[in-house]
Amino acid sequence: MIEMEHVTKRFAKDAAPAVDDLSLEIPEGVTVALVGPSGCGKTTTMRMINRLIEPTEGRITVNGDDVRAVDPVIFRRHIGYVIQQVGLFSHMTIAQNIGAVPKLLGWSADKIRARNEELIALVGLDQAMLTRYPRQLSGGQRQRVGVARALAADPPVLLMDEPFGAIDPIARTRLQNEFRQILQRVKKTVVMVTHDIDEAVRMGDRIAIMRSGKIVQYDTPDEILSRPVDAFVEDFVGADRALKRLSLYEVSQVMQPAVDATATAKIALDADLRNALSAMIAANTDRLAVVNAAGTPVGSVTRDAITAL
Ligand SMILES: Nc1ncnc2c1ncn2[C@@H]1O[C@H](COP(=O)(O)OP(=O)(O)OP(=O)(O)O)[C@@H](O)[C@H]1O
Repeated sequence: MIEMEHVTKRFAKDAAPAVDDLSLEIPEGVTVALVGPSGCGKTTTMRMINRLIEPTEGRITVNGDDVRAVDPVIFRRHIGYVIQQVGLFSHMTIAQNIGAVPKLLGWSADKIRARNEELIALVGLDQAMLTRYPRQLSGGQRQRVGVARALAADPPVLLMDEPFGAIDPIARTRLQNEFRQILQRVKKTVVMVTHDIDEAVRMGDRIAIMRSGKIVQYDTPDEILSRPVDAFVEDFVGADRALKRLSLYEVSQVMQPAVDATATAKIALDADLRNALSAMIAANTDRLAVVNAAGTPVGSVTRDAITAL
């Protein structure tokens, strides 16, 4: 668990605070996305957690320990950090990159090798990548390596700074969905910074919306999209917030088990409701047959069931 208590950061004595009396509690195993307009203090907030930036006032604890009590260099080896440009060492192989922190921690060569193989599989890359150099990988592959490297020493906390910023939009959505599953599997406490509300909705268990160094709303994506606390949040999440919210639910969650033989259009069981509604509009119908992975009808979904959510 990460706790920030009344944390303020001023970069200059008489400057307006970049982070202003901010308190935030992030339970263990939860992914929190910090979002907000440029300059609102997202990155500063995140970097204070691993002491890349020192707070002017306030207290930050990670699993009960005050972050100031530990040597920052040692401390940072226990907090995974993923950044937009990945920051892989270009003169080192992928294996050496992933194994960098374990090596600093004094792990044996065998243990590092086994961990590398485990991590490269976890992030969906071929073992053959381990002997390559970063320049021999695509941007998306490098980003996967960046996550593998951050997870190498099994840190309880992972910080991600605009991790998908440099990836093209189609690959980005796929990576976001995949990383969400990976993060759920490894049960890390994750803080990520993004300016993209769609990314926050896709990745976050909770979203903290920031404005001028303060948190305006800290809630689940569903709550933020259905009940924005004020006009600023409402505007920030976008006029299509009802549709965005539908993308949080799967067809299986509102499906009726009775197979509707008269339905002319189909939707997959694991499709999201935004896509289901879109399929209804495209087929000019108000119900769809729901099919499983084998294409067998397993139920039906109606427009009323979707809009009643
Ligand atoms: N090293 C620094 N020295 C002085 N001011 C800084 C420094 N770093 C950040 N700031 C200021 O603090 C404020 C918050 O910056 P921060 O980088 O945390 O915002 P952000 O929400 O992450 O923005 P962006 O989305 O543009 O990256 C900004 O006004 C910025 O100019």
